[in-house]
Amino acid sequence: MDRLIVRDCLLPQISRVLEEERPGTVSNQPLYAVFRESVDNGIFCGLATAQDVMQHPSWIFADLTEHRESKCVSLDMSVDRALRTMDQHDLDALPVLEQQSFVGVVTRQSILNVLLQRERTLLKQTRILNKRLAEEHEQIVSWSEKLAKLHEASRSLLTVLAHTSIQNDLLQIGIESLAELLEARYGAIGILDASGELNHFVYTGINAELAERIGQFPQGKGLLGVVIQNNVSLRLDDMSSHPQSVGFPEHHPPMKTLLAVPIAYHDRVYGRIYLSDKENGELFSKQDEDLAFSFAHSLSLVLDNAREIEEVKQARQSLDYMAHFDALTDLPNRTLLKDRMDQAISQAQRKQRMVGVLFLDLDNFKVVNDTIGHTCGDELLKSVAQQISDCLREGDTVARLGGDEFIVLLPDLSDTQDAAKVANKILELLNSPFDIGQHEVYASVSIGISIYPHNSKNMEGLLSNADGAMYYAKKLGKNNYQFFTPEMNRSAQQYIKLEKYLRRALEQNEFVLHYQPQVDVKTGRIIGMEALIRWMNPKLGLVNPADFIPLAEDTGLIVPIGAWVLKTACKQAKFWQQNGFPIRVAVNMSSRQFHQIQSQQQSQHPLLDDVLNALDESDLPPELLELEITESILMQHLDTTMEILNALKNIGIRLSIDDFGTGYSSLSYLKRFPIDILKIDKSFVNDITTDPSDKAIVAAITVMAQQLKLEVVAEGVETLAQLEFLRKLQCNFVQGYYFSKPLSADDGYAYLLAQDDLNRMGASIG
Ligand SMILES: Nc1nc2c(ncn2[C@@H]2O[C@@H]3COP(=O)(O)O[C@H]4[C@@H](O)[C@H](n5cnc6c(=O)[nH]c(N)nc65)O[C@@H]4COP(=O)(O)O[C@H]3[C@H]2O)c(=O)[nH]1
Repeated sequence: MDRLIVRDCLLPQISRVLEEERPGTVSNQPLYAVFRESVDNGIFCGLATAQDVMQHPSWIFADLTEHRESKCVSLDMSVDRALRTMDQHDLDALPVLEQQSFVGVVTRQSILNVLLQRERTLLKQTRILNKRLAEEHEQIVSWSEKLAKLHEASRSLLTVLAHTSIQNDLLQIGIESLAELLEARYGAIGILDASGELNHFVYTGINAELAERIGQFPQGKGLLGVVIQNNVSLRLDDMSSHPQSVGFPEHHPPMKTLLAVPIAYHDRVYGRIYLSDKENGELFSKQDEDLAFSFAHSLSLVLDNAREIEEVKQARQSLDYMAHFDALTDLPNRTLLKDRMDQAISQAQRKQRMVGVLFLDLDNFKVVNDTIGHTCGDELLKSVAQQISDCLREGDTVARLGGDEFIVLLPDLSDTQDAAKVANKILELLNSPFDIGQHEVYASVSIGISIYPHNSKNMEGLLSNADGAMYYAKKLGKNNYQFFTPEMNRSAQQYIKLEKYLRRALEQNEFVLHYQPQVDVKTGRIIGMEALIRWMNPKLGLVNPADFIPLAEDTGLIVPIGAWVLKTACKQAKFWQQNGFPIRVAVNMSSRQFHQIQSQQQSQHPLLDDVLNALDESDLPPELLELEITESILMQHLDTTMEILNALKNIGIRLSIDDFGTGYSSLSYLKRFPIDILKIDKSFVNDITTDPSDKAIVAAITVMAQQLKLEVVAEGVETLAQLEFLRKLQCNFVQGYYFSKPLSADDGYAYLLAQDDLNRMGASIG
């Protein structure tokens, strides 16, 4: 409150008199302001009191004012000072002057009156304030009670944090508390599942029967859909007027006001809460909305926590799954197989029974992978896994060890022949082709069988023996099954050893090329040499190509080996050329070289890369290089093969078909592919002089080749008679022991020199 000054306490009325007047003539007033000349704007002379008048009734006012001490105060003087002045001079009133002019009078009484007035006002205000305070206190108490209840409800929700799933009864307590707190007639909590459907729905204010009739809330429609989809709260005073007030099922009690809040954590909406119609008919307030929102927030924490726990649980489950199952085929892996095998063995031991272990390996999986790609390869493995699983009995296990290796575990066998029956069933099953993408793929298997307790008493032994038997089955031409025998073990061990050594052979420089001359039948001159690989291993000795080429093809090692052969053969041919023998070198190609996958970084097929590198490095003219391909290479992946062959042809390389007549011999490809030479297989040449059908075949091939303007090389010529016969047929070139066995590079060169001498001396070839 402002400081009190004299201006605030002026006496409302004061009698103004002239100095010459006599008090008796004026009305009886407590105080007179005395002026000279005029009462309005005359000179102020002083104050006269009723007491003065009483004491000196016959005096004029001039006498009275002169007689009195004259003290005055200003308008801005504080009342304290004015009162002090009055005290000092023993006065009850003081004139108030402003710039010498009289403006009024202040008295003890007038000051007191103002003070009293002020106090009254203050009191009144204090009373009002007190009343307000009391009301606010009451409200604070009620709000803190509400908050306490809300916290109680939230707390009960938060207790579920330790649980993995939301429990309906907790949600029920939640919605009941919230509806009670906000005095809402109806309330419901709806929680969505992962697919967005309401899977928890608790309600209050409606009975179970009605709830049943209400049934599911259609998702995404109407007001509640808006709350969920837009993650916003809604507070409506009259739902019916809202354009989106559809979405409540038809049996839902009519509702007027609505408060709906999303249950959301960050941007993830878990569901929504709605409350409707306050009991007292009031509208939902902002505070109600805040409370509901705070409750929904607590609930969202619970739900978010539950989601996280669920995710961790699933991750754990999938880790567990990954530890025991193969991710590609969903079959048990080695770890789980071990468990099952241990169980089967101990049971068989107790019951005096047998356990069968079938080791399966797909026959040409690597080729499939290389030719139609890894994705199709994976598809094939999945289909094979499925087929094998489908044909087994319930207690049997099929597991994938990795790659294209599967194990079938047959516990509780009473007869070893039962294992053979299963193996037969699998072989038959895999006889039909699989549709993989746009390809029809055949996936035969080789199966090795070992039996507990005959072949081993533990898992490692049984697996290793079944593996050995499987190798044996492969050796016997694949697509069959073999029971383990100790001899097999030895041959399997040898195969494994061979593979181990073969992997190191290139870097250890263990390969050499031998060369077998090819002779022009007419002139007797050497027109080329076929490069034939030899492997000299310090431990194994000389290994024949027939013994390691199939293994190199199976393992894919043929690709780097083939690249080495190309380089070495080209260098050798360059040497011959530089030394006066511009003859061709013929190099055998494997299908794996043709069916390598071209990576995105490679601008051309890897085989073309290898060939061009070999030519570049050796500086050999392309026409002195001949590539021998088999009929089977031509038959697979026609488009890619055709592309590669055309590219090779464009470079100027000569192309021949090896072992002609032994394969599919589809004559149409002879026209379609850019072939230069046919090599008649030595099996036909062998009996050409004695076997009329071989004779006819070789004759037919030669005539056909002549028609197609292809050159013919007959392989495996061992005798003069064979040579003569071929000469008559006008076969162009011959190759065989009759002229020479494959020779080392040095011997080959010596042979060239010797033949050259002979030719110069005019000797003929036979
Ligand atoms: N009985 C008899 N045999 C004869 C006669 N003349 C030649 N031979 C043999 O017949 C095989 C001819 O090679 P191929 O049909 O291409 O058959 C080859 C070829 O398919 C493969 N091979 C050899 N070297 C390579 C190579 O560098 N790469 C590839 N991919 N395969 C190769 O190994 C197979 C066997 O090669 P080799 O053991 O060197 O056996 C050679 C050769 O020594 C004969 O008058 N009588």
